[in-house]
Amino acid sequence: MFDFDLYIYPVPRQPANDVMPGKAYEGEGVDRVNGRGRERGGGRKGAGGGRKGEVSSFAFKTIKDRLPVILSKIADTVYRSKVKVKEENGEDGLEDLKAIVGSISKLRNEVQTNKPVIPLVDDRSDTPVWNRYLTEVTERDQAPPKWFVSPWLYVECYMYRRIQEAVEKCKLLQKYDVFEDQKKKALMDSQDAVEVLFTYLKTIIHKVPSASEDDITEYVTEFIQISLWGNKCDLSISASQENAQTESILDQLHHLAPNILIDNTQQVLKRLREGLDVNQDISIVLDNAGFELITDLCLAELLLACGFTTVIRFHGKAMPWFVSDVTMRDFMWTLETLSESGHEEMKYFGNLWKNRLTDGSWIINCHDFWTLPFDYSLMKNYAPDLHKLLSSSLITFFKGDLNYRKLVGDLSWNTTVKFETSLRGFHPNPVCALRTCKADVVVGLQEGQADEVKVKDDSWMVNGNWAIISYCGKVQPN
Ligand SMILES: O=P(O)(O)OC[C@@]1(O)O[C@H](CO)[C@@H](O)[C@@H]1O
Ligand SMILES: [Mn+2]
Repeated sequence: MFDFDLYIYPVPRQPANDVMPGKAYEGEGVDRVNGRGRERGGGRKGAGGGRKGEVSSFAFKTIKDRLPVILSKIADTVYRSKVKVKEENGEDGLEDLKAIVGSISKLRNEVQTNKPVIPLVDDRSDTPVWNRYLTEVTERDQAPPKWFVSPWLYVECYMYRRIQEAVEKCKLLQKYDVFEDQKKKALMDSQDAVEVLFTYLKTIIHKVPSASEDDITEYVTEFIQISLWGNKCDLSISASQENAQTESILDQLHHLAPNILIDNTQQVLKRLREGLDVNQDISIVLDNAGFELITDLCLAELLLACGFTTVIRFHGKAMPWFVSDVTMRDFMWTLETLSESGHEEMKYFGNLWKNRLTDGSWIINCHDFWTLPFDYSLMKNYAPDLHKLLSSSLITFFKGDLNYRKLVGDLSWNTTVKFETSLRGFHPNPVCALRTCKADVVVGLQEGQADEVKVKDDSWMVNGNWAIISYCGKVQPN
């Protein structure tokens, strides 16, 4: 089966998504890129199976191009907020702001010159975990990790944690969210699409009590797809460029349907129907704020209306993460903004959902584990409490690309490996990944499917235009 000893560390010894050796980073030999050191679950073949150069070049591009752009944008945004910060926090606030800009510029330089990863120096409760891990890998590899030679998942997560470090070190601005304005704008720019969606949701919710089983299947299928495609709207893939939903998602569903490469909706529905006889919550591990969050809230509302559960447990991030990921503050701000809207349906759902938080039919948790660099096969070790929570959920939906990478360990799987295999023992209870493809790893495809889709769209693995609904019903005793 698997070499479990490879998973003592969150990243395998031979990194699966390694970026590239230092030499290639200098600009030479991109064809030497071969980060998929260890093939998992079969040989390398097929368009998606880790073709030389292709796989790592996306990681390489991310580190080389997207991350520095994201960092520059932060420095720019922070700098532009100086008047407001001075008004609200005086000279000390301004000093904090300057310190953040300085830290971000330093970090950008470290990334671009492939410097070693350094320990964190702030007082956040997760700092010892990050630093212990850094010590372990440094001892193991007899050298510290570096931006262009170490596993992509780790260094990318580390970058967001370093951004947080810059904020944590402030005297006054410790709650500052460098991505806040972008996230707020993403929702504001999607308002037309939100209004259309809410109007539709309200109609469906009214129909549910008298709906047949087939009708319910149709509604749930539709809202799963809405939540799925909501994942196209993230601000990290676009390197912080605006990426709002400006058209009605309902009009797009039909034409997007053929781009769902794996569709396990029937199995998901079967599991959801088991919820009619038991009383278990449903977990949704959120991804991005803005339009995607709206689609997730709509799915949650429908699941409640159908009676599959009486409690939806949302999981958000405990700090700003991958530009647009939902924090507690984003979640609350979204509900507040909806409830204050002049649009009837937005107001209606905003108020309804604020009440849901009060009456306990919605719960939001922001566990620190989600912002550690560890893949989910390690959840039981690093966050047994969270694992236990998911074990009590009827099903857990994992939204988005980063969650998917963490589910499958960001390893170099052959595209035809079973989803269950790629989870490597992570079976708190049934899980379902709703993900548009934005990184070069995918499992669960049919033989030859990757080649077929590559003919249609050369960048199918990373452009967010293709998607999967992958379910695993396996459960392991705690
Ligand atoms: O998790 P999300 O929001 O769907 O996507 C996050 C993302 O844009 O960030 C990573 C690269 O920076 C990619 O793996 C992925 O496309
Ligand atoms: Mn995200």
